[in-house]
Amino acid sequence: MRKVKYAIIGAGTSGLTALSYLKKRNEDFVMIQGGPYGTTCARVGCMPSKALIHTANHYHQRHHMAEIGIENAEQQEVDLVKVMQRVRALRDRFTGGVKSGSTDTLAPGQLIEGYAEFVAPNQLKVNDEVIEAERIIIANGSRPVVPTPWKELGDKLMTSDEIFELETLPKRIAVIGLGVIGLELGQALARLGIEVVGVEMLNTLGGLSVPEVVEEAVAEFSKEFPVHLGVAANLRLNPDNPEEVEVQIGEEKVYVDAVFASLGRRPNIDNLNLAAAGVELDGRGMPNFNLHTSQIEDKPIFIAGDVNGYRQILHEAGDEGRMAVLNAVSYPQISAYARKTSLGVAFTDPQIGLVGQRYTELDADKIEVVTFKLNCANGRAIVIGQDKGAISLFADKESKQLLGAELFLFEGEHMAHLLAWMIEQKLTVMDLLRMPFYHPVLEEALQSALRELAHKLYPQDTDWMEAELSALEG
Ligand SMILES: Cc1cc2nc3c(=O)[nH]c(=O)nc-3n(C[C@H](O)[C@H](O)[C@H](O)COP(=O)(O)OP(=O)(O)OC[C@H]3O[C@@H](n4cnc5c(N)ncnc54)[C@H](O)[C@@H]3O)c2cc1C
Ligand SMILES: NC(=O)c1ccc[n+]([C@@H]2O[C@H](COP(=O)([O-])OP(=O)(O)OC[C@H]3O[C@@H](n4cnc5c(N)ncnc54)[C@H](O)[C@@H]3O)[C@@H](O)[C@H]2O)c1
Repeated sequence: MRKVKYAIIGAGTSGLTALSYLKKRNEDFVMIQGGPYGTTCARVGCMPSKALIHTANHYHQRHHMAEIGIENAEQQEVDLVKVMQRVRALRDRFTGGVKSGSTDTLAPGQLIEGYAEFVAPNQLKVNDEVIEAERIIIANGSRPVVPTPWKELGDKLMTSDEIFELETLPKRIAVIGLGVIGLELGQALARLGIEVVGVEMLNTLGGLSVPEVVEEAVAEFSKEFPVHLGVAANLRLNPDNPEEVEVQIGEEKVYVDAVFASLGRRPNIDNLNLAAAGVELDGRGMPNFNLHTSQIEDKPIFIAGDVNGYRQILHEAGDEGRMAVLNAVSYPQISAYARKTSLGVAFTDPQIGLVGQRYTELDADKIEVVTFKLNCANGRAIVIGQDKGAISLFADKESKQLLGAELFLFEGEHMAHLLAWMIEQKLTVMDLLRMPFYHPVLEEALQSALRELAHKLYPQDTDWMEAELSALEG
């Protein structure tokens, strides 16, 4: 048995963040990594998906060139083999960068290849070796949800783990699950000329919840591929042609060459035999951990990144890795850290932005809500042909602070950040109206939404001219 002070399970974004801290301090640690190196984000997640989306969006522009006076753009062609080669070349560049700055730099013995599982409270088994670690950071990520019966579809069923490996793309794909991954990749595939059909069991998509924003988003995506909401698809190989998959959507049957499953990601917690660590698991198999410390119960075990099932996005994985390692080092002294304002962006076109508290989680009696549609007089949106989508804002009636926002907006990633930073600063709607807004920019639509919200929040007799200016003292 080998004894170390720290063990990190998983060399993803979260685990590598923790690793960088221990390495800098010359601590006694092991990093245990099962599966390919380079992180989910760089290897099969954020980066290859954004590379595919980039080409898809450029190619899609050919449909809008004639309206701005550029002729013959419709004749452009896409070489799908080259597209996929570029996706993989960029993927290799990103994973190479990750590895060379992290796992490749470890001394012999600091890196163990294999899947760890607990065999006792402080003991992990990897292959045939048992590691005893005083403090353990669990950062072993998540994996795509795939219902067992669907596995019968063999290689006609894909997830984000497989799609970027394809030499070229199938002609017809059913995308099941229109959350973030399904929408980003479904739209990109449709834009690359693939016949896409989208199915989502909820009556919304992309995590949106404000009815007017959902309506705008459904209308826009439906222009590019059929979107079926509120229905779960049944899948089987076509009995008359096993080269095809039969997708039953309610009464309708659709035949496709492949299915892309984007049903969510399941924490890899079930692989760890946490019961052997004396950790109690809830009905979903999850341990009781503190979101502000990353600690599991009061044990020297910390959990960070996708595996905790909280906010499965990259910057949160990084923050949780930081929190986990700081507390692992200071254990038994534990510090609680504030969680940052929630921020999510789907890189669709228009983009979806979910910021701060969710509309559905708020008490409707305590908030004011406005939804400003981009087809209502925003000069910049009209000039660039992006007068579609909506900005929805929610503020607290009493404090007048902005609490959250939902965006469906061209390049909304930037406004989503501005809004998250505003909420993080606890600014009121009037504080925000005192900020400068340039002309002509999309942010003027935010200004219009804020003005509408202010009219709901502040007394009827407010002098708006005066209110938007800051009075000088003395
Ligand atoms: C298609 C796609 C697109 C995405 N796009 C975005 C985006 O645009 N923006 C964003 O913020 N987020 C995005 N994400 C989410 C983001 O990639 C994840 O939130 C993030 O990578 C999670 O990092 P992690 O460190 O928790 O896990 P990972 O990076 O998955 O690392 C966990 C590692 O642990 C290993 N492992 C598993 N079990 C064991 C074990 N028992 N022992 C040892 N090692 C083990 C795994 O093989 C893996 O290498 C996307 C995800 C996907 C799939
Ligand atoms: N841009 C980004 O930040 C980004 C991009 C991709 C992924 N991610 C992360 O990856 C995680 C996983 O993404 P995801 O899109 O797989 O999950 P998700 O939870 O966003 O969406 C999954 C969707 O599938 C639906 N669904 C589940 N089972 C279904 C069924 N049988 N039939 C039809 N619909 C079904 C769900 O209702 C849900 O809307 C996300 O939570 C996100 O945090 C982030």
